[in-house]
Amino acid sequence: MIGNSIIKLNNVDIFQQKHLVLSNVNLHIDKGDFVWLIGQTGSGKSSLLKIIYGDLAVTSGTGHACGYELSKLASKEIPYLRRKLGIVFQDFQLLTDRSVEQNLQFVLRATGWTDKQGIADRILDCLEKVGLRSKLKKMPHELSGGEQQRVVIARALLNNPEIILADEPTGNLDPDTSEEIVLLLKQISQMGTAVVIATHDYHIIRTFPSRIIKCENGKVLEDVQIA
Ligand SMILES: Nc1ncnc2c1ncn2[C@@H]1O[C@H](COP(=O)(O)OP(=O)(O)OP(=O)(O)O)[C@@H](O)[C@H]1O
Repeated sequence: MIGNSIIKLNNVDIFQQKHLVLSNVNLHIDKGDFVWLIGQTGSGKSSLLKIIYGDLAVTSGTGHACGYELSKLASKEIPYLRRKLGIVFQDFQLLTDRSVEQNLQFVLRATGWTDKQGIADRILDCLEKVGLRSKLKKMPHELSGGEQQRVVIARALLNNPEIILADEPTGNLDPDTSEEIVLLLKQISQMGTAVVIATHDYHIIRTFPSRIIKCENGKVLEDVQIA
């Protein structure tokens, strides 16, 4: 990492198969930044996030994410990059046959945690951060949509990520619950974890004004204003 820089893309072209989705992308995201990512369906928002979390390869230009050089990323390094990134997607993707605690244990064990007490402490710590300590033993179906999304955020926080990438995290939620989730993500960014949220919801952007980047006509535009 260079200084506070967490993501740095310079002149990156982003492809899906052979199709050029975004060209000459320049993007800097620093520690604690809170960034909205907008753009029409199919404009390339998810592709941009995929470049950052190593799901699409950087084949031209240079890219750095959480200290990794994306153009030289070996497939065996991808799990280590992903530990430094918290990923929050629209579909909650909790394992439905396990409790909140077991969902979080699963991720910690899969990322190399072995100490039982350390695992238990970390889970309570992250649930505390999202205000759901009391729901430890609940099954996902016993939680509201907003609570499930909070568990997903707790899960994203487990490995103390440098950045959270959220792809339409409020897409399935009512307006009040959406605001609660964004407020939580905003608070997380104020503690130093950068947050990028892809959304189509301009109302929520107006409620939480911040830097806006936009995918449009094959480019990533900076410092966009919305009407
Ligand atoms: N796996 C894939 N293979 C080939 N093309 C793809 C693939 N995924 C996406 N694309 C294409 O890449 C372009 C950008 O898609 P992307 O999913 O990044 O857009 P988006 O802005 O995230 O859209 P949405 O708002 O609908 O999620 C689209 O033209 C899409 O059809």
